[in-house]
Amino acid sequence: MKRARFIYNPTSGREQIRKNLAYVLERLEKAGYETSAHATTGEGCAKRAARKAGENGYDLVIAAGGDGTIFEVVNGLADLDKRPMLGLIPAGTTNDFARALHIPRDIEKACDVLCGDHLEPIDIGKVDDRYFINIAAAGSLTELTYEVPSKLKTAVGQFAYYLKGLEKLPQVTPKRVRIEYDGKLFEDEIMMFLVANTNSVGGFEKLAPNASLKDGMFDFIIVKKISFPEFIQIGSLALRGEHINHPKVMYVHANRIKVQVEGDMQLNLDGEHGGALPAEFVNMYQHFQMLTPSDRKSKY
Ligand SMILES: Nc1ncnc2c1ncn2[C@@H]1O[C@H](COP(=O)(O)OP(=O)(O)OP(=O)(O)O)[C@@H](O)[C@H]1O
Repeated sequence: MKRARFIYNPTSGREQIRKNLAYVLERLEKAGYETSAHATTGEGCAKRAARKAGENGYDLVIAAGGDGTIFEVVNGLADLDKRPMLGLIPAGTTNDFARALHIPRDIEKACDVLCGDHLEPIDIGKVDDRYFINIAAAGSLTELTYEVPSKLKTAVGQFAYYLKGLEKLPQVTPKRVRIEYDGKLFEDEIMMFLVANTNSVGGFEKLAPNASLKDGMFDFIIVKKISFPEFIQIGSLALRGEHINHPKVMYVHANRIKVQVEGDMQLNLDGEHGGALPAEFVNMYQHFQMLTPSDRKSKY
């Protein structure tokens, strides 16, 4: 019999998973999985639970929560030689990864996907010895994601990030970097850079408009040194995916990217602290098999 491990964050988003736990488990049992559930208790818990499930030979590991929970589950499993299939129930504030994969937010519909048999290979990013699913970013503006309190996220969702972004804008300063990407070199002062695995980042669906989750490549975006009005201009272009044509924005595809910086620049991995630069980013081609909707038109 197939075995599924359901790893959920009872506090993520608006606490929907906890209320629907019995329903989800019943659906998985009916689909033929012998299922067990694990509620996370805090930082690192989803990672440890996923690792254990992988080592114990589970066929399917499901992450239920926000991007932070999926991030941990992927980090728990990515080093294993034999990796289980991945499933996902989006229940966080932003759910970028689920949106990129068109996995519905509605729990019943998300269960339809889990109980189906449509598997897709997906890439993940690796930076030194850690992994990311959506994005690695650095530069003053990216640091705002740490500063949005959890309570505020639950109450007002994505809007909380935008409020914080506006508040931080005047403090953003450029940094000089040396970047090697797929045999090419870039040296200049920059405001920030993004190494994106999915097209949907921070709730902006068109931030990395051409990102594919299974081509083995990152969408790599650099925002060069710019003025405050240019920042506002690029921000509003980003809502329509048109920022990539701005003269102060560099946009390329790359599989391997090495970044060195003068002074201190902190890395953000999928919205969490990722330590200080320098760092090397590698795209891990089709590293997981993921249960996704067979109908790509299905609504997130
Ligand atoms: N029982 C718990 N109580 C408090 N925090 C928890 C618990 N379980 C996990 N966490 C923390 O929740 C964070 C992950 O949150 P998650 O991404 O699932 O939801 P979210 O913050 O609502 O969504 P998003 O990441 O999309 O903003 C991790 O930092 C983890 O340490």
